[in-house]
Amino acid sequence: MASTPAKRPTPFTPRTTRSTTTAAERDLSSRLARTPAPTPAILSSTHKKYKAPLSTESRTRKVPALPTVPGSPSKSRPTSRAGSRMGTASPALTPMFPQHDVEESVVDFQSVGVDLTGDEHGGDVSFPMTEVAVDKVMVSVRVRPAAKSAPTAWTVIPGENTIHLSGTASPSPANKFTFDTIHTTEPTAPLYTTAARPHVHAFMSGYNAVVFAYGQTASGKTYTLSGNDDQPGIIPRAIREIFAFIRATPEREYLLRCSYLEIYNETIHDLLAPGAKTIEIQGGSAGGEVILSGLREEVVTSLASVREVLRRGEGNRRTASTDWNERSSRSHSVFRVVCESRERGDRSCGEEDRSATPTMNGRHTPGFGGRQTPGPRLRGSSVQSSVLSLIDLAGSERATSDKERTKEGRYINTSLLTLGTVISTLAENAAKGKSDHVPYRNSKLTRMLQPSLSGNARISVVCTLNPDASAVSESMSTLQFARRIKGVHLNAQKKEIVDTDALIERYRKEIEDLKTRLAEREKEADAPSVRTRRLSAREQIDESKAMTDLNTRIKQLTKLILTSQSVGSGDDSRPGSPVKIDFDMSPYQLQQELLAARLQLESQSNQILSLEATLTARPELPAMEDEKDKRIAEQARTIRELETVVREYEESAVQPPRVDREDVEKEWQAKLDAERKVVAEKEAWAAELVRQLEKEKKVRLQLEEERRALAAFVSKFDSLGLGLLSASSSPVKVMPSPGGASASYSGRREARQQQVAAQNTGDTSVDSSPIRMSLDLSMNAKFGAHASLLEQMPEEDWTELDDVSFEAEAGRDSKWSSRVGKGLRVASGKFSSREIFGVSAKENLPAA
Ligand SMILES: Nc1ncnc2c1ncn2[C@@H]1O[C@H](COP(=O)(O)OP(=O)(O)OP(=O)(O)O)[C@@H](O)[C@H]1O
Repeated sequence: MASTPAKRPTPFTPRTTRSTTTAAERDLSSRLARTPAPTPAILSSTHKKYKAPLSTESRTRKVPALPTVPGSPSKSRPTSRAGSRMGTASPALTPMFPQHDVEESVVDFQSVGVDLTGDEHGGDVSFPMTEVAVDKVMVSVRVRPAAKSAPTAWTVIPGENTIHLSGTASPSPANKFTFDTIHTTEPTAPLYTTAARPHVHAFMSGYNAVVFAYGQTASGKTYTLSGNDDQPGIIPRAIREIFAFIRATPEREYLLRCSYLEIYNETIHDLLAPGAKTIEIQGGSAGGEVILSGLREEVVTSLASVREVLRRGEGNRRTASTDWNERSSRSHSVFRVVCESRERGDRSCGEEDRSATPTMNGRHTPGFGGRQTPGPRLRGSSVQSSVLSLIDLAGSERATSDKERTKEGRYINTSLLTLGTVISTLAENAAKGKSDHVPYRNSKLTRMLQPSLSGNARISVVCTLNPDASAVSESMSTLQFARRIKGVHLNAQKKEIVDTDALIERYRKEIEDLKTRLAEREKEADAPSVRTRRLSAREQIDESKAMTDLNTRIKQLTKLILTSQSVGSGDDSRPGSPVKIDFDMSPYQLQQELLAARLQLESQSNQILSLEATLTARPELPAMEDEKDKRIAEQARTIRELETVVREYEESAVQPPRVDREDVEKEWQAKLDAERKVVAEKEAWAAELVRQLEKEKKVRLQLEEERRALAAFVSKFDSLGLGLLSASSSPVKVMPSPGGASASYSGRREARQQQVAAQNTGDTSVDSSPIRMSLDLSMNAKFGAHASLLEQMPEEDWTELDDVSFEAEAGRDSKWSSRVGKGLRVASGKFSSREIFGVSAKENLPAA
């Protein structure tokens, strides 16, 4: 495989002259060239190579020699398959650096600023900035060196920045790929210079920037981003660049905050706060910013403090041994730096102030001049805010035999697939001027990158390739991804934020307030009245404590704001307070102790500061005072209302309040009406009952009369010798009296006809009794029964019989009428039932 010769890279020439590094950035590059070399620090005599922060695990694991790099999936699994590396971080007092040379391990701003042996530009900060297209994604390819024995599957043409499959003399355009840069060497410096440095500068100038590594598993992404002892990766180099930038920019002041997170199985974890609840993504749509709620941000003030943050985060990353990589990242990790900066005020004043009033530990506090007036005031310019995201993606991988790894692999592949789809859609939209829906929300990674991918960031992608022939298909798909992402259009804008939203401004303001308070206290203490008065010991202690507290706070806050002077002052390398030292120790041990104590102190102070930062950055509670007033007003109103109610109740203890009375009256009136209605209905029903009873009574009487008449009639018949049952049965021979019975019955018949006629005309005064007299003719109402009934009746009563009406149920015994008729015919020989009773049974039925 062709390898890039170790020479200075030709600066990338943009295809369009329009979209190149901005004038401001070029200007900065030249300013960096003018930056004086920093003054030697406490250990600066040993300017050695930069050592990246490493966790215990990575320190014990020596960087594998290239032949050991798995070129193809190795089937031998290591005995211990690491899960999370949590808990492997060194305790605070455990030396973090190789035992052989402590001084070499101490990296502070001065040492890294001048001795960049491993860098392509040899630590020369004036090295010209590579020009990059600002409206396109910068795409670099890095081919991992092949194992000695294994042939490489790819051919690189360095001058053309082209790569194609080996063995084809003239590859088709589809199989020939051209990018911004192609790297094949082991050192990371050239790659950093071209692929990341311009983006770090853009970030420091106020643009959001993203650098990420993409490629199949074991292709070298972590090597590229984090690196190792010998080859620091993009992240440590970028941090160093940031501090170099601050030192070269005296006209601005900066506040830096770091966070470190990972997306593991589609859940976001805070690597700086392991065990804390998972991070949620908010916002991000419609060009808005993404908010990672709950993510811890730590304020960093020196390289050492950033290293410490990195070390902690690295220690919590999830890595594991896979078939392809002994230490494979099982998550996407994102190291974020937030930079707030603003123009400084009167610099000369600040510098004077600084030189005039050194603090206890030699640090100069800008604007802090003891009893002097506050230091340089800011001109009130706006604050720039930008985010740099350095992302180490997990690598795409084939299925593995391990269940847990397979599950992780599935999540990894799915999110990478979504990233690919998002990139394709964006590229297509840009090429065809379309605005098709981009599925950012399909994965946490794309959702988090939404503002950047949609254009508001300078993006650089390093696509890593495994040169092995067995990995050609994965390499091909990586190159296709790289080609697609080149088509994404960018248009990053600087973000200026309102002063009040900026943490840097809040700190500045607090510093000013504290200084004013301090000055006032000092003035009071100097007042003649106080001086002449003899202060009690208690008062003196309190006063002194208050002053010290104010001073300490001012110093702490001032330390957070970085300027070109504070960054290079070198006081970070000294312990802030005396430590207990055993002088019997060897100088080496003492150095170790000092170093450890210093680190511990720094770590603690960083934690305090970051907690303060988190507290300060916390969104303001909605107008507390207003809220309080509102609540008090509400309570007062409630009390007033209650008082009114109580008063009214007391006043109307006898008579209920008018409103209530009306209500009660209304309610009871309604009840009364309802009751009245019910009573009226019942009365009507009772009246009807009475009426019915009356009728019944009347009918009964009539019936009785009829019965008697009938009995009299029959008796007369009997007395005439025309006995109903048998003439022989009658003991007396009765002779018929002329006109007697017939006259009586014709009269009754007449009366009955009148009654029927009256019923037909609706005259209710005439009987229309609903009372029915049922005769069970089928059972015991045989004709003989009548005979015996009549026989039982005294003959003298018969004359009183008037009329009797019968109702018989024909259905019960259809023969009853014929029987009655027959019986009567038998008895009378000449009377029909109708003639006897005056009316037929049916006619006697009441009107329905
Ligand atoms: N350019 C390079 N030069 C020398 N060694 C390299 C290079 N790239 C990768 N390596 C080595 O290859 C091995 C695998 O690399 P690395 O862990 O960075 O892969 P990765 O892409 O991050 O894998 P994963 O996605 O599984 O995390 C490491 O031992 C690393 O040191």
